[in-house]
Amino acid sequence: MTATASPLRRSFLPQSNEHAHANGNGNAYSNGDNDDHLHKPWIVQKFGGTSIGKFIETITGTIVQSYLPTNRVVVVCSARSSESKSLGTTNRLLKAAASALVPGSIDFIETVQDIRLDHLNAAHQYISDPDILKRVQEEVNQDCDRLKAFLEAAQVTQKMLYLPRSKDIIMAVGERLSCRIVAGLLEDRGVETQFVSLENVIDAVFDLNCLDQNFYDYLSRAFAAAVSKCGHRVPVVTGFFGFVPGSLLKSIGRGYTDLAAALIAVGLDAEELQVWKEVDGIFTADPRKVKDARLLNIITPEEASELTYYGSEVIHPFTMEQVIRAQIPIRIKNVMNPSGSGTIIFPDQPSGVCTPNGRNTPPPSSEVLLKNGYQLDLSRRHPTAVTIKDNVWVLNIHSNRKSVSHGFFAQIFSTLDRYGIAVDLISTSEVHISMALGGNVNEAEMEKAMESLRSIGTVDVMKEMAILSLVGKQMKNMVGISGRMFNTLAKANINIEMISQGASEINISCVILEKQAIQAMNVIHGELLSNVGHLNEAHY
Ligand SMILES: Nc1ncnc2c1ncn2[C@@H]1O[C@H](COP(=O)(O)OP(=O)(O)OP(=O)(O)O)[C@@H](O)[C@H]1O
Ligand SMILES: N[C@@H](CC(=O)O)C(=O)O
Repeated sequence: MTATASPLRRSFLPQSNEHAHANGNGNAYSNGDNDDHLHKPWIVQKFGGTSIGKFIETITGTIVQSYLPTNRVVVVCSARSSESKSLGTTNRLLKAAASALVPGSIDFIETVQDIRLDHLNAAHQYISDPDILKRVQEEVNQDCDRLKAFLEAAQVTQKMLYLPRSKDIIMAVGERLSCRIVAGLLEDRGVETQFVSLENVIDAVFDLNCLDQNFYDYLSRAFAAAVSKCGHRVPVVTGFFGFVPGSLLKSIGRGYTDLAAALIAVGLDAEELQVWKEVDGIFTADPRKVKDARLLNIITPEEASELTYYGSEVIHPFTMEQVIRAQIPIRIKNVMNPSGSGTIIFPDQPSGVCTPNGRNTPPPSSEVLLKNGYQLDLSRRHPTAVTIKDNVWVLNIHSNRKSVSHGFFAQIFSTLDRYGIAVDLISTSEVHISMALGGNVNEAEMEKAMESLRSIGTVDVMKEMAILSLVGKQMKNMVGISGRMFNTLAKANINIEMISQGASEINISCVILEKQAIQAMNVIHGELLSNVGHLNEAHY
């Protein structure tokens, strides 16, 4: 594995070491000569829950350690999932919160016990030093005892559980426990670490109604300050951070650890943000569904954002903007293949402008660009990837013509807003509107919204639909791409329910039946992405 050093040098002086962990043998392992170490550039590594569940030995034994000779490393952990995300700790914690809402239910006690045993067993399985193991087990027991007491108290008061902040308190335990195990295992392997919780890092008096850039800037400074206190120790940081106005779950949503890592990278002006997954990087299509999908070595932040919003959620959508505006490259890497180069997300427009911290990331070399399907002017003369988002509903509303068009749209959107319903795609005429509502529509809220919308027109809904999106930053410079896309679907007998192409032309999307989505993705990939050599040249 390679780790490159940056010419940039920053210093964050060590302060208190409250939660610092020394090597269990009493021989504090030094992460290199302390003074030298403090001048190395930062790398922020984020590990997802299933990676921590299944590959903790590779993470702590190989991945983190291989960067220590050249970098200061920050390890950011999501909650552990021993099998799949659906059975992971965060989901179980949310289940416990729901169970505590039911008066008299004791299911949550069993769930907390399962979570406790899962982490105690992991510690026992991987940590060999008896002192480190004992300490980690105590920490796990303490966190689980507190959680149980909180849920019991909340069940009595009930009201407390409805507070968004209570769910956050419960959910935060997942990242705490995960960090305990990762820090313990790193210590066991001779790396000095420090557990850093971001749970209370946001000043309680910070009063904001919306999460704007000022708030994110504040967060990156606060996170960097918390991490900098670790000195030469490797900070093992909870991906959970709080308390966010409106609650982390509501305002940021699941997958918040990516954003925590991104903000830490910004605050530290890191050399690179690494997001470690169980895939080699971002592919031209979901590699589980399209066997010819190719790894994209380079992708622009705009393309990565579109893919993320429309089904290929390799990275949390809020992450990109924060890191890229600070000109920090994001690399997606595979825990099962640490020496692979992964996918690098970088802006294709060299800004020529230095950021306040002095960075002006140069574009990759022409050799790298050509190898990755780019021209020397950083354009790519074919679409970049295809993605599907399933579990989509289509909502059609036909005006009863009692209001003029602008009032018609205003009423629709204020109704959807009232019921918290997000719209992914939209297609309109003067009196008709079709909207694709992406994933996880709340059926009860939808019923209420439809009831209200019936006062302005006829309403019908189609379920089990999917959005198919062809993404490529340079598609706007190509003639005939949408024609080929829809022709290909027609030839495969795939009916199109709705079409949308944004003004940026980075994404051409259509809505089709969910049961045809994988077939559709495969035929589009075969025609427009498999053999890019045969595609027509762009017309400028
Ligand atoms: N274009 C794409 N490129 C790569 N992966 C994709 C793409 N579209 C969808 N995926 C899917 O995204 C998933 C990303 O990998 P992984 O399983 O590590 O993430 P995850 O489920 O988000 O877990 P975690 O939060 O633990 O990182 C893979 O399962 C992959 O099949
Ligand atoms: N553990 C949280 C956060 C994360 O994975 O980033 C989740 O499952 O959503």
